[in-house]
Amino acid sequence: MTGTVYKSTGSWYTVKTAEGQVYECRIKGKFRIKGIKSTSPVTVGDVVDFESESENSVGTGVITHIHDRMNYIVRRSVNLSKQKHIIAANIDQAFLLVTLKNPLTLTTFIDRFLITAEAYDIRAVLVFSKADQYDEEELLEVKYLAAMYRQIGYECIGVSTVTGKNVDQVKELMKGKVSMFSGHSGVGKSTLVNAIAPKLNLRTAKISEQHKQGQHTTTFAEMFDLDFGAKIIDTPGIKGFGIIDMEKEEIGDYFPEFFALKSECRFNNCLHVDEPHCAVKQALEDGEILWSRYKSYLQILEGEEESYRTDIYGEE
Ligand SMILES: Nc1nc2c(ncn2[C@@H]2O[C@H](COP(=O)(O)OP(=O)(O)OP(=O)(O)O)[C@@H](O)[C@H]2O)c(=O)[nH]1
Ligand SMILES: [Zn+2]
Repeated sequence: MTGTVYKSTGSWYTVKTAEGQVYECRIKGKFRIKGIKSTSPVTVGDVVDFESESENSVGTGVITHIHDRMNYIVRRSVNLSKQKHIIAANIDQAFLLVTLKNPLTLTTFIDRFLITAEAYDIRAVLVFSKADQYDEEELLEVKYLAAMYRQIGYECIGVSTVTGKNVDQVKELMKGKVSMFSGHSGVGKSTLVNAIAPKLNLRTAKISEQHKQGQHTTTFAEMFDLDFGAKIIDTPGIKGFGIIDMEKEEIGDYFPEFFALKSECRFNNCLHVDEPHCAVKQALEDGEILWSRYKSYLQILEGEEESYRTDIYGEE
């Protein structure tokens, strides 16, 4: 039988078949996933083959095979050892909620999120949240930012749960897909998800309270079916993606507007910093690449430990 993993406790996995039957499954034997040392080989979002063990009302089973993943996101284990924890797999898109006040989301945070999404191969959508809270001048700033990211190729939507603006558009984008929601604490993730799926009560907020009190418990992602044909992955305590290990040379490849120019740089391993005949720096001078993007790029290139840790745990 084949199904999708909706929930994991680390030893038991809730697997749902296409027909909607639910099985509690275990893993037998050893699974090895190429190139990753993980605390658990099976994760939420995985498509698995399993053998049913019982025919009673609560079906149990044994997972025998994990299908190839389209993508997956990881998090370093809490003790910062080399071991990684695969949080979720097969994610179609990630919505990043952004606000320019209450709280302020910096463009460097947006850019870090976007390059990680590129590296993970997950489509990112920018949601300019709380659109009702801005005065005219601030609104111009929001629109400028949206236009800038739209030009790079990212979908941008202005949303308000107070006026209801574009909530349906987010819903429309979610249909038939697996989505997750990220963003700083207080940007309105829970409120938006509640507006989209009132019956769902995500755990995000509760878990971050636990974090603050220092009672760190291992938390697992969970997938939910929404009644309009969408799936949502709840990743408690994770506000961003974290930064995955990248070689210096590949960081520029995850800035789509830099990548588009790369072949015009004299050196094919150009870091776009001090090299002569760099097409990216030329575009920057010509105003075709934005300084804020280039600044984010330099910061990531220099790999600041501080922001790196902030991203992993998502705490401000
Ligand atoms: N003006 C305005 N306020 C909003 C909107 N959406 C949410 N808020 C308010 O923003 C605050 C934070 O919203 P939450 O949904 O709890 O934010 P969150 O991103 O889930 O925060 P964490 O759970 O801490 O990660 C609440 O007081 C909401 O009422 C909106 O569209 N407009
Ligand atoms: Zn270059």
